[in-house]
Amino acid sequence: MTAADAPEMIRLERLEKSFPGAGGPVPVLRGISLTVRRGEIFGIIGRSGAGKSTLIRCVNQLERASSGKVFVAGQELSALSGRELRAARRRIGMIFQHFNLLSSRTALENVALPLELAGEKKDAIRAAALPLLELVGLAGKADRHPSELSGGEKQRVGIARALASRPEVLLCDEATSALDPETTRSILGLLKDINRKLGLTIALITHEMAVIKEICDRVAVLDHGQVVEEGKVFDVFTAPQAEVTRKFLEDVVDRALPPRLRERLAAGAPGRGNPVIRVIFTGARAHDPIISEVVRRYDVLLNILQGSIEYIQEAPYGNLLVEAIGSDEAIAAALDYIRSNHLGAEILGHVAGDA
Ligand SMILES: Nc1ncnc2c1ncn2[C@@H]1O[C@H](COP(=O)(O)OP(=O)(O)OP(=O)(O)O)[C@@H](O)[C@H]1O
Repeated sequence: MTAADAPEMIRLERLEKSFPGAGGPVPVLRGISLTVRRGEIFGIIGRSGAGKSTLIRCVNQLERASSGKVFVAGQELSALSGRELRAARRRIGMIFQHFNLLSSRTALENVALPLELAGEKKDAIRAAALPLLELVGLAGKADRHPSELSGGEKQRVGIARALASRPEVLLCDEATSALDPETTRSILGLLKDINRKLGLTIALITHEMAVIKEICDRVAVLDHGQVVEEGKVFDVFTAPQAEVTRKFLEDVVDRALPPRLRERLAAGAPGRGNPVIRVIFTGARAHDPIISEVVRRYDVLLNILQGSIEYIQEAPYGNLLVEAIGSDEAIAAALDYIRSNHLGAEILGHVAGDA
């Protein structure tokens, strides 16, 4: 995993962007500041219209911000234009939701295009482009046209083409949104592979938490043109702060209460009956036998109502719902014990003891 103190690769400072609207300028980015570190896979998630595409396009200046600064590899791109900007853009590759391949060109010719545009010699181009197709697993399809390739293969060509100018940064604009889940996983696997092999910094935008969970180191949640939450993927997944983040997480982390339990909680009186406790296990502690330890040490029975364990960035995250049966004092002592072991414990409500 990327060290938190790796040098910065992308820095956005107070980016603002408005588009003209019928009633005056419509703000789309409202003061975005972000830092992406070298070698990191950084995800930006947001609902449709949150400003994700506009934001990622500001990084390579396909879109010019109304105000604020954009730095990539220490260079202020927002201060450049013309030839200087074109040269700086060669350090930034980009892949797109709909691949944007030229249909009249073969896979190899598509990969070669950025090198042709940069004026490189024919032999050098071929020597550079073929290994890139190999890297993305398409060496055998160099002479195929896009119409003869599957969606996943087209995106592989897109990735190879983006790598042709040997960029330090790869921007991914909803790169897997047009693909089925299995192909999505294989493309994300390829991106992670490239990130590790080449040390490439990746910034991606998506509306799917599963994409963030699969490959990102850190994530920023964008809502109405603002970053409402940012952090390591594990931290954001296990302790989301913003409402919009919680909504996104419903798709990938099952924190929803079973309907029957919801009814019982709604019917219960606060402080009366048995507490229902959500116990959160994270990291190394997820494998500790805390529950059996609580039952052994305290005069408390724990009735397991629901449980799951999943892996986020290869770290376990357990989520257990229990009904605690015992005296108030014993339950309070058990809760103290759970919390003193650095596990999360939250009382969700009470249910009647005889239900
Ligand atoms: N060139 C433009 N001119 C005017 N308005 C624009 C332009 N580009 C984007 N917008 C508006 O800016 C807002 C944010 O768009 P953007 O495409 O950045 O959002 P998004 O989060 O990527 O959404 P989606 O996931 O639907 O693509 C939208 O309301 C959109 O209509």
